[in-house]
Parts: sequence; C-alpha cells; structure tokens
Amino acid sequence: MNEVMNLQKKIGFIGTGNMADAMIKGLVNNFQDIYKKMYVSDKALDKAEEMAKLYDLNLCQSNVEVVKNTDIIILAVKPNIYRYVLEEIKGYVTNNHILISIAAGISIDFIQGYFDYPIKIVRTMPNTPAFVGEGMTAVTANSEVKHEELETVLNIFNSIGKADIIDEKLMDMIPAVSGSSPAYVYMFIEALADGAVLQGMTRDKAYQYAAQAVMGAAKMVLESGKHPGELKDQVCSPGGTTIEAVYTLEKNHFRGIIIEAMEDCTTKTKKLTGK
Ligand SMILES: NC(=O)C1=CN([C@@H]2O[C@H](COP(=O)(O)OP(=O)(O)OC[C@H]3O[C@@H](n4cnc5c(N)ncnc54)[C@H](OP(=O)(O)O)[C@@H]3O)[C@@H](O)[C@H]2O)C=CC1
Ligand SMILES: O=C(O)[C@@H]1CCC=N1
Repeated sequence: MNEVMNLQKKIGFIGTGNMADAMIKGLVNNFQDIYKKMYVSDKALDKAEEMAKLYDLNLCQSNVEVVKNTDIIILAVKPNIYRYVLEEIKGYVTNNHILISIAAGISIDFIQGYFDYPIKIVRTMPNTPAFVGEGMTAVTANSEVKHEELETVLNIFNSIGKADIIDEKLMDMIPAVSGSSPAYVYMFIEALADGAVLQGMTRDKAYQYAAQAVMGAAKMVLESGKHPGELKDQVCSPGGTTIEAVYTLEKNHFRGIIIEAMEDCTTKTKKLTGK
C-alpha cells in the first residue's frame, strides 16, 4: 500500500469488463480506502454488482448515476459503445468532471464532439498488467485539463504501473506496443512452455520457468540501461546453445512477424474510429 497516495477525487467506471477489472484491482491495492470513492456501472448490472461486491465499491444502477456521483469518469466500454454512452451521459457531464478514455482509437476530438461546451478529456491507453501493478499507460490530455488535474490522473495510472505523457499523434500505435502486446507475450510464454513440455517438463513448471525468464529479461532491459541487443549477446556464448536458437528464430522472421503484427494492430486501431 502506497502511503503517500491520498486521492481526494471520486472515480467512476462505466463498464466493468476486463480492463476495468485490472484497473480497479490495481487501484484498490494502491490507494488506501479508495474503494469507498469508487463507483461502477455496467449495461449488465449483475456484472457491475459482482465487481462492486468483490472490491466493496459503490454500485450504480445507471451510467448517469456514475457521472452524478464522481469527479473522474473512466469510460471502460468498447470503442463502438462510446457513442451510446456519450449520448447517454452528455447532459450530466460538466466542466468540473474529467472524462478518461481508455479505448483504442477514440480521439479527444471524438469525445468533445458530443458536447457544446469544452470538457476536460484525457485519452489513455493502459494494459491489463495493471491488475498486478505493472501496467503501462500512455496519457494525453486536452488543454481544459489543468496541470494539477493531469498530475492526479498520472498518479492514478502510476499507482497501477507506469504512466507516460505522449503526443496524441502517437496514441493509435500504443495498443501495438503496450495495450495489446501482453497478448503476444502470453503467446510467447505459452510457446516456451509448450517447447519445454515437448522436452519433458511438467506444464506447471514450464509456465513458471518461461514466465520468470520473460519477467527477468524485461527487468534487465528496464534496469540495466543496456541495449537489448547487448543483453542478447551476453546470453549467446560463442558456439553455444543460444545462438543456435537465435539463428532459427532469425531464419523464420521472428522479429519481422512481430513488427508486421504490430502494423496490423495499428491498422485496426485506426479503423475503430474510421480513420
Ligand atoms: N482488455 C484490454 O487489455 C484493454 C482494453 N482497453 C480498452 O478498454 C475498453 C474495454 O475493453 P475490455 O475491458 O477489454 O472490454 P469488455 O468487453 O471486457 O468490457 C466492457 C464492458 O462494458 C459493458 N458495456 C457494454 N455496453 C455498455 C453500456 N452501454 N454501458 C455500460 N457498460 C456497457 C460490457 O458489457 P457486455 O459484455 O454485456 O457488453 C462489458 O462488461 C475498450 O475500449 C478497450 O479498447 C484498453 C487497453 C487494454
Ligand atoms: O483488443 C483490444 O481492442 C483492446 C485494446 C488494447 C488491448 N485490448
């Protein structure tokens, strides 16, 4: 529990699916008593009810009730649902609220377009490792958001991992690198584990070895200050085992496939708002 975190604002979640779950869990773990200040709603009331029960949050019967009770509203619905939710809540959102988008492809202009007056909007792209306090969130805000308000938003996302302010121009590519990328990393871990099982290791041990290796390697990149290529070279003993594996990966376009998948991810992100 981070003692310095003292959030005065009330936070609402509209939509209680996977990403909301990850963020709520992360927040509950990092801000003492925050559950008392969190409000949730979902089209499927039973889902919101389950979430409210699990974390002792305030359950709202409607999205409008979330807006009426909170200062910071996190729109945690799918991008194609934003239009309906914005239509529903627009009469209740004031310039004192901060609206946070976590959706792929939803721009600040798209949200502002629903209002006749300027609204404080923060566009973000988090990821599900927020669940364990290791999220990565890209953040961009419009000029209505005051410096101290942006600090509060950054505090929220920093409490569930790392947050970074970026230019909105880059927002559409963030899913490719961090929003969606946990899925490819899980596939990589699964593949490593399958390879280990093929060679006789038990499934449980295989996941543990593979995940710990991935986490350790990621930590080396983040903490050693060394280039990933240099770290890779340190593992490749001359004439050894690793370089054999590296050669096979290179022959099969390991890096190229990932870069191509990221291109597809961004193309899809742009399609979500018809760009
Ligand atoms: N999952 C991830 O890793 C990440 C997701 N995001 C973004 O988060 C957002 C949510 O994604 P995710 O959590 O995966 O999706 P989910 O489908 O898991 O969650 C969305 C929730 O919103 C509910 N919902 C649908 N319509 C409404 C409505 N009108 N009012 C209130 N609630 C509604 C859904 O109910 P029902 O299922 O019944 O439709 C569902 O419970 C998306 O915009 C996505 O781009 C961002 C980063 C990472
Ligand atoms: O798959 C999706 O659309 C969402 C956005 C980023 C991660 N998941």
